[in-house]
Amino acid sequence: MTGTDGDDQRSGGGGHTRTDDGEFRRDRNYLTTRITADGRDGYPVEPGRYRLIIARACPWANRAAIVRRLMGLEDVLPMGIAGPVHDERSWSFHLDPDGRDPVLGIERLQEAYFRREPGYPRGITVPAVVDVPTGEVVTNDFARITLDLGSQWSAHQRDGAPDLYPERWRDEIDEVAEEVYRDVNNGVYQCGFAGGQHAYDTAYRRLWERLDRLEERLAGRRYLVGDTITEADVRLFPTLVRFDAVYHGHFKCNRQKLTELPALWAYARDLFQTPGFGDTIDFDQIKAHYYVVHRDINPTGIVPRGPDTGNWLSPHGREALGGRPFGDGTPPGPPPTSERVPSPR
Ligand SMILES: N[C@@H](CCC(=O)N[C@@H](CS)C(=O)NCC(=O)O)C(=O)O
Repeated sequence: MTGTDGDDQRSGGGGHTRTDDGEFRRDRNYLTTRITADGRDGYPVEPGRYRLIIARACPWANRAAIVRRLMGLEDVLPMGIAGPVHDERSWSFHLDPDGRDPVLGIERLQEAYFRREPGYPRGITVPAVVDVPTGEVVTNDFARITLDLGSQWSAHQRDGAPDLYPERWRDEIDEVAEEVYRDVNNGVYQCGFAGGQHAYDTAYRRLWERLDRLEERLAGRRYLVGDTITEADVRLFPTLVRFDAVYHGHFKCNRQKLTELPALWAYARDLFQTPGFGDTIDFDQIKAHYYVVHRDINPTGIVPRGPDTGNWLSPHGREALGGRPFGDGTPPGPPPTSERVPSPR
């Protein structure tokens, strides 16, 4: 298999593989250069110098888009949005005028990877942060990108930006985030791209054991760790929000729908309705990506019309659990007009 999110055979250059018994193995090798306040890797934090490239479809990129919103970095770190559909060379800017990113002037994200490393052999993945003056990708390390937006960029964050990685909760956040990564974020891909019954059964069992535990954990508390939104919630939400639209059917994660898990469904709605989360979600782009690009598991490329998504805006009742979403901070204002997403329907 090629293609870095386990995508189709056409997505070229991706580093994911399957083991002999059909288990999906994600390539976790990244461009790990960091953009830091002290510029130790040669890339100092600087307003307007970098461009965050995402795709609305991608859950890994979604995390970076959420944290950028929560931190109020929209003007400081502008964002380019690749369209939902790939060709064999992965992401392209097919939604932009002339099919080019208006700042980088490129048609494909691959060009920025090749500027960094000619013939870059691994997946052309989002999220990616590009250095605008050189046009090179600096990093595609999704977990490090969000942590650095929350810490290294502090001089440019909005007033009232929350602390998503509070010192006293770090061990617990790391532990929960690792379990969520293994069993849920990546677990759904392991179900969807399993190459054999046993590999699928194993991934499915692990996914549902973890979701059952998360359901219990969230029945009595508003957020995963502490009483505020943290990095752990930012990790879980993008998978939950895609669950019924994509993972339940397309990836065969179908013991139940998210809407049938009372605590997780209310928790996901609570976050969806929190500024910075739901306003990054475009259900049509999400569905267009998975169902069209993954021809190996959906050969017709037909995109399902459902499910209805208007219910994401229904009352969730989670305020009764207490919690202070932004801690001592405040919610972000609305997104810039150019980044507005359609309302769920
Ligand atoms: N590679 C990162 C996550 C980024 C990722 O896989 N993104 C997918 C989209 S959801 C991608 O860009 N795939 C491009 C491709 O397969 O060509 C990881 O495995 O932790």
